[in-house]
Amino acid sequence: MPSPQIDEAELHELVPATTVGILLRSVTKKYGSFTAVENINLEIPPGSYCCLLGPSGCGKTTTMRMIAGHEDITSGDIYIGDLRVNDLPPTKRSTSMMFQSYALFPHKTVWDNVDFGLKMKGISKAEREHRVSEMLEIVGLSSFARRKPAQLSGGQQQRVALARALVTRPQVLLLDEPLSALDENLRIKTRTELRRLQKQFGMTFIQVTHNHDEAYSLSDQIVVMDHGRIDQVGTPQEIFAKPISQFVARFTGDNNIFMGKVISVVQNGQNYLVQLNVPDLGSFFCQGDYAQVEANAACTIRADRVHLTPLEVASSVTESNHNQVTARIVAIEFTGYITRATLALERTGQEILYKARTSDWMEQPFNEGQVVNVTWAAEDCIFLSH
Ligand SMILES: Nc1ncnc2c1ncn2[C@@H]1O[C@H](COP(=O)(O)OP(=O)(O)OP(=O)(O)O)[C@@H](O)[C@H]1O
Repeated sequence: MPSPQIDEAELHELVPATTVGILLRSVTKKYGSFTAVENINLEIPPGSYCCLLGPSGCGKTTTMRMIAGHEDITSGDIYIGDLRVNDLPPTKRSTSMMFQSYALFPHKTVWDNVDFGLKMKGISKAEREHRVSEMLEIVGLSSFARRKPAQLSGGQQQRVALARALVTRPQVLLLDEPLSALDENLRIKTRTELRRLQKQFGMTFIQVTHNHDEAYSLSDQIVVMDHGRIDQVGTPQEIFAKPISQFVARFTGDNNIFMGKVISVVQNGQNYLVQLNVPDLGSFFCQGDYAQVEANAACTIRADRVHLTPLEVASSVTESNHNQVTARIVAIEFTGYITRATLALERTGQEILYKARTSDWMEQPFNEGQVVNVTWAAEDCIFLSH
């Protein structure tokens, strides 16, 4: 998608006059006796890029559809800016939704697809022509205006859908898995463009995705959902570095999780040093905000914070490191910049994942079948209370 040729003054015309945030207060959605979204509270700051992230069926799309007004809410309140929108139809909410399937009209040209929403709003022909032409320029499709959707690539169709959603100047753009139909290369390129457009327009974007890489690269705010509830809200850096639950740790990255029982908690500066007894593996030390002795809990260590050492040099390493296990390397996978190794713990068979930059791996490569010491520092290991 080429960079737009629009100057600052023209852009002011394209951007809505105000940027608004979203507030969800105790929002629940039930389908009969089934609760799809349960009592969620969420504040999305004005002008931010927010991703709703979670596995299939966790309630992401339902949440977005309730914000758009395509789904009634069972209880609670939704505010767009200062306006309580519970009873407003979608057309009165200053939102625009871009669907996963793009939902383009197959028999209309690119121009007419983008023009459609403006026509429905009764905007004059001259104004419509001005806006459609500007928007097609922004998404780099001016020369495709007379084509029909079937004559476009997937990426171009995606840009038509985006142009159609943006042309009505919504205050909030809602995107339902907008990149899922694109191939890997185009997906990465397009997400950069989406982020650029969002920054340029300064409007609030809310996107549904089940892909954590996508959420990390796009968002100011990530909302991790599970079974109709919000598990964690945070910046990509917070979610990556400090997941708060086993679910978030599993869903958002290559984290190794150990379950056990808390046997001691010692204050350590702002945090607590937690000692967890993991059956058959012994004591692991980790960092937590709070932990209760005797509680069943878990800890997580990222695949890139694990260290491997040959068995014969292990003793010197372990003195300064509380956590150590022995494991056999069962698979090594070269993925370009990163090399991944899967190991099986000698005592329990639990699999753990190790990731290193390939250049580091090359300095001390290990072999499949080799038994090694696996160590990690307590400060890299995060306590998970649930
Ligand atoms: N109209 C409906 N009637 C009954 N149940 C529904 C309806 N729409 C959604 N659900 C259920 O609500 C739950 C949440 O659905 P939702 O579409 O919000 O999930 P999602 O997280 O967006 O999943 P996906 O990533 O697969 O789209 C699912 O269990 C789904 O089956």
